[in-house]
Amino acid sequence: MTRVVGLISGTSVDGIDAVLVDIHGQDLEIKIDLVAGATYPYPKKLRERILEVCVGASISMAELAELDDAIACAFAEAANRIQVGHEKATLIGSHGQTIYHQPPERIEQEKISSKSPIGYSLQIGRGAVIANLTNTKTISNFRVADIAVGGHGAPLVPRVDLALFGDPQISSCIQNIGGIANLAYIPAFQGNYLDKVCGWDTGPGNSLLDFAVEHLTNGAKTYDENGAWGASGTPCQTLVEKWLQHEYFHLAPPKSTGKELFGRDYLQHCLQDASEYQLSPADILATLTEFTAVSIVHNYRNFLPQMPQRVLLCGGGSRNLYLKQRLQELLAPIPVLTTDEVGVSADFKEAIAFAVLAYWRESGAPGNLPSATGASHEVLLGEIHQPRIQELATSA
Ligand SMILES: Nc1ncnc2c1ncn2[C@@H]1O[C@H](COP(=O)(O)OP(=O)(O)OP(=O)(O)O)[C@@H](O)[C@H]1O
Ligand SMILES: CC(=O)N[C@H]1[C@@H]2OC[C@@H](O2)[C@@H](O)[C@@H]1O[C@H](C)C(=O)O
Repeated sequence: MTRVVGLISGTSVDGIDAVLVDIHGQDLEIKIDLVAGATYPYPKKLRERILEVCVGASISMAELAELDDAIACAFAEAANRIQVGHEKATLIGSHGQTIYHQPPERIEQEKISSKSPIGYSLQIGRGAVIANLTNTKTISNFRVADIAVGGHGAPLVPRVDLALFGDPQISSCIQNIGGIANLAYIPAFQGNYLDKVCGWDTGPGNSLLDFAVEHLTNGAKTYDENGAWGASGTPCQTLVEKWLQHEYFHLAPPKSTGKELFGRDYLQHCLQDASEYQLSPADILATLTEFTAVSIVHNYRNFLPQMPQRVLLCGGGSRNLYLKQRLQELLAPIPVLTTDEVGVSADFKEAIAFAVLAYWRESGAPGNLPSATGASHEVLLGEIHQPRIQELATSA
């Protein structure tokens, strides 16, 4: 058994999700016990700065260094706090904070482009600083090795989903709804099921809704709690159909995206469209919720090898009851549950995943799923940073 801390702050930038888990077994045959889980909100100023940078504010190298340090310190503090009152972990897996994500260029498009054909994804909050401040071996920077072999570096969680949710009888879609939404399709474990496992980013999760709530409340609120505001409006289906023409929804997987595509700029475009239909604030939120639900289901109907027998929701969007209800109605008769209902925390599954990815790196097991990321092959993910004491011991 290895006790591991998993840390992530996702694209919503709402705070650092931290877990303390005990992991038993090897590779895909693992068992996980959640010892503790908590979300530590970022200080308001730090969150605002990260959000600005995520949507393209220019930043000097000195400012980037300062931001990286502030995030690393916040992550180290989260790692220390989650362990208070518990036996200490021997390993930390830290995703860090994504501030930029550029998928690899699609060569088949034969576009003339100045972009590198290799993708680029930047997660900050240096693992070396976390290892030093916590005095615990820390694995970080998980996406770069997958990108180096032609992958998107995302989504990485599907391989962990395969280990956690595989079932001999039932096929499942694990649908994460964070800032961005992504899925993992896990067929029933029969025949050559491994060939059919896949995953990709479906498009916006809560990102547009969150930006809209912030805009409509002049910053007083950051999300539509339980989806109550959106549920009180009426979606404009004409706009949903229009927005669904976005080229991302017509790209075949593997594919990944971020707030570069579905961020504040895209929301401005949605609000501009909405102004032509005189939508009330509640109608705008209803329409954005509908767009999110319909875009997820559109991905299922167009790109899954087969519809799943059940859908398991996780991420903060699984708490938006209106979004959940619309997904259930659009997918009927397929049951839509949350991962909580099958014993895996919907709030902490991503943090658990980065604990598992660190554990796999330590034991020499691959972390990526090439059918999800588009990488040419499986690779070890993550860079290892040793704790202080071991460094002193080896240098003595
Ligand atoms: N009770 C709730 N009702 C409605 N929405 C909620 C609720 N709780 C959380 N959310 C939504 O979930 C978001 C946070 O979700 P989560 O922490 O899964 O995102 P993330 O991990 O940052 O994103 P990603 O998976 O894209 O990296 C919030 O910004 C909010 O929009
Ligand atoms: C570049 C990046 O941070 N991508 C995130 C984001 O948030 C959801 C979706 O987009 C997913 O691709 C990924 O996160 C999860 C943890 C993943 O890699 O599976």
